[in-house]
Amino acid sequence: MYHLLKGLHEYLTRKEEFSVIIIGLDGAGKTTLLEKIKTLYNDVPGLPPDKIAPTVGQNMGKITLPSTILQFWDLGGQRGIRSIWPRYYDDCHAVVYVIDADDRERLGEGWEVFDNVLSAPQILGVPLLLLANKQDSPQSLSVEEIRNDYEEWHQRKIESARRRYGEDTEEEHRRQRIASLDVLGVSALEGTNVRAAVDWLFIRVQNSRRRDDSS
Ligand SMILES: Nc1nc2c(ncn2[C@@H]2O[C@H](COP(=O)(O)OP(=O)(O)OP(=O)(O)O)[C@@H](O)[C@H]2O)c(=O)[nH]1
Ligand SMILES: [Mg+2]
Repeated sequence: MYHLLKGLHEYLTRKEEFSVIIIGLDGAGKTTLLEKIKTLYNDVPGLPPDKIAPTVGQNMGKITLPSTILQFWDLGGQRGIRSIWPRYYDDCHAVVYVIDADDRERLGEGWEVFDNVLSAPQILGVPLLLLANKQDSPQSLSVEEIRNDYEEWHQRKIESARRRYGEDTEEEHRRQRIASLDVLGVSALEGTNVRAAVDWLFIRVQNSRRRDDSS
C-alpha cells in the first residue's frame, strides 16, 4: 500500500522537463538574462552582471515551475562559437533569440544570424521568442522599432534575391513564422519583463509539438 501511494504521489507530482536555448550575437545579454532568471526563480541567486564574462561554449540553468522544469542552455554568441548552436536544435523545446536593441550598428548582423536560425529545419515548429534586450538604455529601440527594423531588413533581402534570381525565394512557412513572430522588450540587467518572457516560454512549451516526443 505504501509503495502504491508513493508511486501515485510521484506520478501526481512529477515534473516534465523542457529545454530552452538562448542564442544571439555576442554581447546581446544572453548570460545576463540567464543569471537574472536564476536569481528570480531559484533560492541560489545567479551571478551579478559584473562577474559575467563572454561565454566560450555554454552555460546551463534550471528553474522549477508548477509541474514543469525549464532547463536553459545559454550558448556563446561569438562568430566562431555560433557553429555549435545547431547541435542543440534537435533536442530543444523553445528558442529565445536575444537582440541588443541598443546596438544599432550590429542590428544587420543580428538579423542575418536570426534569419539563419529561422531557416533551420530542426526548429521549424518550435516556439521562438525574440527578445529586444537592453530596454533600460535610453537609446534602445522599442519593440515596435525592432520589429519594423527586422521587417525592413527582411524585405530588402527578399528584393535583392528577387533581382538576382528573378523569383520569390521566400518559403510560405517562413513568411508565416515572421508574421506571427512574438517580440518582447526586456532588460536582462534590471529584470524588466524577464518574468513575462519565462511565462511565455512556460505556456508555449506546454503546447509544443515536441511535448509528446519528450515524455
Ligand atoms: N544596459 C544593459 N546592458 C546589458 C543588459 N544585458 C546585458 N548587458 C550588458 O551587455 C554586455 C554583454 O552581456 P552578456 O550577458 O555577457 O552577453 P552574451 O550575450 O552572453 O555574450 P556572449 O557570451 O559573448 O555570447 C555586458 O556588459 C552586460 O552587462 C541590459 O539589459 N541592459
Ligand atoms: Mg554569454
